[in-house]
Amino acid sequence: MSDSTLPTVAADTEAPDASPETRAPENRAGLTREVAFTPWSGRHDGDAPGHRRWWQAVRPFTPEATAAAYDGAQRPAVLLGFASDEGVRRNKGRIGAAHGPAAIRSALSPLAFHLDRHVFDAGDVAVPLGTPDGHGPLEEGQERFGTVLASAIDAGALTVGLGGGHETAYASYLGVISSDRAGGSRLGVLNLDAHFDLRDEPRATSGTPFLQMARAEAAEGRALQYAALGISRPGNTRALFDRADELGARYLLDEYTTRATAESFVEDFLADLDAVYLTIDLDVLPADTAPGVSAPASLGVPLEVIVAVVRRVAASGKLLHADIAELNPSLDVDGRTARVAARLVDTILG
Ligand SMILES: N=CN[C@@H](CCC(=O)O)C(=O)O
Ligand SMILES: [Mn+2]
Ligand SMILES: [Mn+2]
Repeated sequence: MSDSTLPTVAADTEAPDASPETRAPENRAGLTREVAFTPWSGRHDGDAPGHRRWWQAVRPFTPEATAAAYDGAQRPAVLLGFASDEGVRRNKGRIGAAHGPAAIRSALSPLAFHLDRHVFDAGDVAVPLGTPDGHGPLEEGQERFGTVLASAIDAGALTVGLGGGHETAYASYLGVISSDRAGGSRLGVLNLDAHFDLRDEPRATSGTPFLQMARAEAAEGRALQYAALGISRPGNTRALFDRADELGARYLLDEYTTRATAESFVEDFLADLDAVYLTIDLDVLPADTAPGVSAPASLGVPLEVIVAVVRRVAASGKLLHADIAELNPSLDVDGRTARVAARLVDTILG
């Protein structure tokens, strides 16, 4: 596998056209089926370090290469895609987020590379759409994502998940909670989102991940430390606000989210934690900033505020993992939302 080719991993079936030429030489990340490669490419100004762009910096993930790249100061970064629409489909949303990871990589590829950490790409865990009556291998895909993610975290990486609908968040949680680094630490989940995503449904959807986490934590005798920033009052029913209150969730409404209130909210939340998992649902942003999502915001939190929050979390030294969810390229306008997602990945790692 060359430095500019990366695997995509299907969670269910062998791709019929997976010829030997399109396979990686081995499955070093515990993944079972590699069916295609996503090339990183972009403008080429030269090979000197001063010309470097993301596409020239990213290398394929292996736990060994990632661990070797950790110099004890800056954790290497590992990107892992969750190519899933199934949660959005089950939640009656507009599907297309399965193409989010590829669109984020395309938007990242030409960006100038200013990071002082190594970056690896672990490819995608892909979840095909289920049948109309709701059957599909989403849960298997979430577990598979969690397994790869935990291996990257335990190799010393700062990991970034590329969604996928917001069912990506439960996949992220599975990886975070099973990593050695999460063990014994006071972990919090910070969700930048117009929605609580605390729906009570018989199966996982893009609207259920934080209730799933709360129940998983309760089964272990813990209370989920959950904070949501950018919540839209008309975007969440009274029942969802009540559930947030029952769970002791902290939240800041979009209409009160300024840079000052957001930074203070985040500082207060981080103060009692050792580690934080940050998840960004792009529908927290105004619809003109992020049109390419299933449920665009009527108000939204300005991008400058979201960037300030991300910087604050990254600078805390407590960031264990982050993900960006709900990019739907088929609804995007001129790649605007993908560019914002790429900018946020760059900010998380910068
Ligand atoms: N991922 C969550 N999505 C929202 C969708 C809201 C809507 O479609 O209006 C939710 O379930 O609350
Ligand atoms: Mn949302
Ligand atoms: Mn969400």
